[in-house]
Amino acid sequence: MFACLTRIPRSLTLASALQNRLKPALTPHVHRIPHAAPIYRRTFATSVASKETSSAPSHVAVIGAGGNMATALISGLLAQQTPPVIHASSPYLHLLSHLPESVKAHQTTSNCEACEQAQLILLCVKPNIAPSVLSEIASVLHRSQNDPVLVSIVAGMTTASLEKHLSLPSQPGSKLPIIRAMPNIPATTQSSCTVICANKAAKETHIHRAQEILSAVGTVYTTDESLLAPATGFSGAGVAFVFMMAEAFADAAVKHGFSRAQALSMAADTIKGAGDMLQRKQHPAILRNMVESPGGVTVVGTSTLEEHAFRAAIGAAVDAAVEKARQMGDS
Ligand SMILES: O=C(O)[C@@H]1CCC=N1
Repeated sequence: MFACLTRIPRSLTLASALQNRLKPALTPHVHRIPHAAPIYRRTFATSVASKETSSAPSHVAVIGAGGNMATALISGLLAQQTPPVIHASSPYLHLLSHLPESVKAHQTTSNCEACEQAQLILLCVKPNIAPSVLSEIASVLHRSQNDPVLVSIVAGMTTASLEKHLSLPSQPGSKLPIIRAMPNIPATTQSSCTVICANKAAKETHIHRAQEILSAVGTVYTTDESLLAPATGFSGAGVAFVFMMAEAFADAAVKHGFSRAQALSMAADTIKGAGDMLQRKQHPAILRNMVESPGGVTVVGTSTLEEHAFRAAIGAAVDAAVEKARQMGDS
């Protein structure tokens, strides 16, 4: 019987039509960042700060443009109403072959050339090559007339380390504005949870510029640098823990007779549905209690998860990932 189950797109169901009609009434808070009217979650506290004036940079350099996260960021920027001019640099230009002509027109193998006109430089390279790239572009950024801000997504690299590699021996005290960011891979679908912090040289205008650019791929949280390693372990890496849960759901569904394709699709729908409800700021325990009928099915499952220390396992995984992120920052 399961073999004939097909996935009905949400848009075709009566329930979804009703749900969409009800949405405005059910969604008192803005959770997504509309591109036309940027609103950022500025801290981990309750505030949702709005930005008065647009500070979107018109020229953005993307260094290491061939990688997954850089590709996601470029796609998000291009999807904006008024995309910036993107100066994409990579030593391997064939990695940029999928990009639209508007980006290809400004692609380069020279990191310095990419930075020349940029008001914001997105550093999307691997940690092992970041020091040499930073030394390479330092003089261009120091002499730039565009008041550039560097936004680094290099995992584990602290603002102090970024400052050190960007410093010029001739101007030892001169510090450039730097934003350190930890996006996560749902940036690919413009639903990243991105956590950022700024160095002392970064002014509000630089922070706004970074928020503006990073909000193209999801929600941006601004915090202290002390929380960047936890963010790396929790949201940067944590999304992989959710993918692992999806695998486990799908394996279990296959065991009970679903095809692999159905099982994976249903796992994705289940996790997305849970995420959508959580986005309405309802507490997860309340949502769980809504599903747990007295003497019913769900409570047997959730109590089995407790017996298998599900929550402790998630906590331990996050702790281990945070510890590793801290070690990477120290190295
Ligand atoms: O696993 C890693 O090292 C990076 C950090 C966060 C996501 N990926």
